[in-house]
Amino acid sequence: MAIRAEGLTKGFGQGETFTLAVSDVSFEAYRGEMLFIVGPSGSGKTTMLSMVSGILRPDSGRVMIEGEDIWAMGEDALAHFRLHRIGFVFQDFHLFPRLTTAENVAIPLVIQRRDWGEALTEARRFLDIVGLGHRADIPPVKLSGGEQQRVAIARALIGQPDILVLDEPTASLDGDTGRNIIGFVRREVLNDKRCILIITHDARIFEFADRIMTMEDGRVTRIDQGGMAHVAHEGV
Ligand SMILES: Nc1ncnc2c1ncn2[C@@H]1O[C@H](COP(=O)(O)OP(=O)(O)OP(=O)(O)O)[C@@H](O)[C@H]1O
Repeated sequence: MAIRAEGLTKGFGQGETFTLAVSDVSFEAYRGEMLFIVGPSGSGKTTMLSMVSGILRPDSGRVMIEGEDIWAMGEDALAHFRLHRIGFVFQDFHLFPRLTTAENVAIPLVIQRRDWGEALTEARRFLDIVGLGHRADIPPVKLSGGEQQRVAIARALIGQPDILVLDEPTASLDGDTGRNIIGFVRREVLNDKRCILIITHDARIFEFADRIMTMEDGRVTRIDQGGMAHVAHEGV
């Protein structure tokens, strides 16, 4: 098992403005799995995954990653966890327009204080993996939406994280491009050591899920088998 969330709870604000964003959420996610998190806007999906990813401290509950409670770690260990164990892909890509595509992909290695030349070589290797090696030297603004999403995926993968979180990865893409991207992630990025969590509203990509977890009003209301549920997983 990759992740076990236990009783995660998080509220924002005080008094009349208090919102209980996530309320007593527990679930498990496995290596080799693509778990989709769906539900209406405001149901707590992003808040819940921020707690799982070591970004947002829960008010109560635990996040066990490979048996280790990430919120019991010191700041340095938690920063190391975020840098080395988790990769993020955001809805609107978050690419830097003044950097080249390769430089964008190299950023996590630069933060890890790796040599710049070495980081760029590695970035080109990951751009090749997402089929964009020939775009390495141009700024990402010259790329299509689908290509920019691939760059964001390459950047999330360059640290070789075992957990990958994608927040609405197809929201800015047309239907075919979105399906192609998630199909690519399923084929080329998922492996039996890696766990991929995807927040999405996009029913056109549900066929790529192993399981689909629904949140409503801060709670998990159901977990369904997705289109790839027949695939066997380690530890299930
Ligand atoms: N930083 C914050 N401060 C105050 N309230 C917040 C904050 N972040 C989230 N919330 C509130 O918590 C609730 C859950 O928000 P969250 O973004 O987790 O939902 P979501 O399911 O990811 O929504 P969406 O699909 O629109 O992204 C909402 O009512 C939201 O307004």
